[in-house]
Amino acid sequence: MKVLKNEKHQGYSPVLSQISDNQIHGDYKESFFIGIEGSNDTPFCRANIWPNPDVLSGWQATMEKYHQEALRVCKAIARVLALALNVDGDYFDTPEMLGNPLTFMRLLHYEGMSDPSKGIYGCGPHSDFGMMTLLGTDSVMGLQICKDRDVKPRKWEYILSIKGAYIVNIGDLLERWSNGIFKSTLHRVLGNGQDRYSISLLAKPIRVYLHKFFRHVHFSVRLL
Ligand SMILES: O=C(O)CCC(=O)C(=O)O
Ligand SMILES: [Fe+2]
Repeated sequence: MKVLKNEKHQGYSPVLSQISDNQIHGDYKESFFIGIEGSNDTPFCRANIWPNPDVLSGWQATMEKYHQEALRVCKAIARVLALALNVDGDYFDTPEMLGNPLTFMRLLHYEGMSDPSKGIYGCGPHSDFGMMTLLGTDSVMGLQICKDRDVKPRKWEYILSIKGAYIVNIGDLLERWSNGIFKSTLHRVLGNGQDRYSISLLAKPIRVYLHKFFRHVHFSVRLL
């Protein structure tokens, strides 16, 4: 298949080809991964794989436009998060943070019936590693979150999709940056036999600088 993913995971990944952390079975999802292109100095930035325009005319332009706009939404949310942390609204706009962003966009299609007791999921339990993930879903239920990962047995709650609204997942990086004030959300997707579609856009800086972590830890200690 011409759009099959490359070694940077860009392009198409079939059902069962992705395994979430601590899982044995692959996820019952297929995905199309679109990264950021350009001259940025990171191994993740390279040309995307696109379907033949004769087959899907205008698709690339639509996806690129969506990618750009979704990143704009992430940056707007980052401003609100900064204000909530009592720092300047543009705090996350520096080049070490979202000023020089690396985004991972995935078009996802889930299928099949999940059975958590057998470790069979649309997408196994995980938290996202970036700063935040913007999630647009159709109206088919499937996404669940666990508010406290340390409580056993874990309690999972469905997240309703609201027409015209995004779901915003806090990622591991923001939990670390805010010294735990914002919690990275453990989540998973259960298939109920229906097809389910979603688009996720994970945003993080191109490189994560360690000194920033330390600065944030100090800043967070002051906040607490
Ligand atoms: O499709 C969903 O609702 C969740 C997707 C997800 O967890 C992810 O892309 O990291
Ligand atoms: Fe996720």
